[in-house]
Amino acid sequence: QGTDSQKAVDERVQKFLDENREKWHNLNVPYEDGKILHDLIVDNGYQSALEIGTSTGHSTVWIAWALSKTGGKLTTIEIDKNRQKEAIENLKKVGLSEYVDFRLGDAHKIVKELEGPFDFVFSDADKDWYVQYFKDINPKFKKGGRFTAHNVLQSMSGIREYLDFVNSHPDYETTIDKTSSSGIAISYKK
Ligand SMILES: C[S@@+](CC[C@H](N)C(=O)[O-])C[C@H]1O[C@@H](n2cnc3c(N)ncnc32)[C@H](O)[C@@H]1O
Repeated sequence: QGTDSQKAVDERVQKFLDENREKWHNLNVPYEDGKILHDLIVDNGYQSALEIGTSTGHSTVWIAWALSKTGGKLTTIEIDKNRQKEAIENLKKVGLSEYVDFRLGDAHKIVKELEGPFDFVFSDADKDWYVQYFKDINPKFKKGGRFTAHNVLQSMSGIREYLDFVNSHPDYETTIDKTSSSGIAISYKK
């Protein structure tokens, strides 16, 4: 796939995303939310991405597709072996595996060990740990980067604390994309 033209990649990925649009049933983000992540990466030329919560890989496909355009790379973490297996198959099917480093295990531990630096994060695993993930990544997060978190318009445990934390952080400017029905918090590092 390394020799594919970007046009060939784009056509193949778009077809895969369209055909599978209604087929994601493992807590995956909806199509629209994947597109928001993709556009943030492409528009800002981000190249070193981290995803917490791969599941079966819907957002992973969107992020990896964006990185195929910017020349970047994604590290993605999942604790559930079967979901990760499906995600790996999906990325293979769509021809984007070369952009993704899949990590299996507890993100509580793995995030602390990652070297970084990152310029884009998508946080979509256990909401009660959102604040801790943010604290662990912040020293490895580049100025000008965007740290995104899913489900922030939903009343799930941990979300209020997360929004209070990022909204009062002096180094970040946080907005919420409300075109996503779940809500995506986007924290820009100044
Ligand atoms: C909302 S789903 C992710 C959906 C995915 N981003 C997508 O759009 O396709 C959250 C995932 O996080 C995983 N998860 C939860 N706690 C975790 C942890 N501590 N470490 C790694 N993964 C975790 C769950 O197994 C689940 O698959």
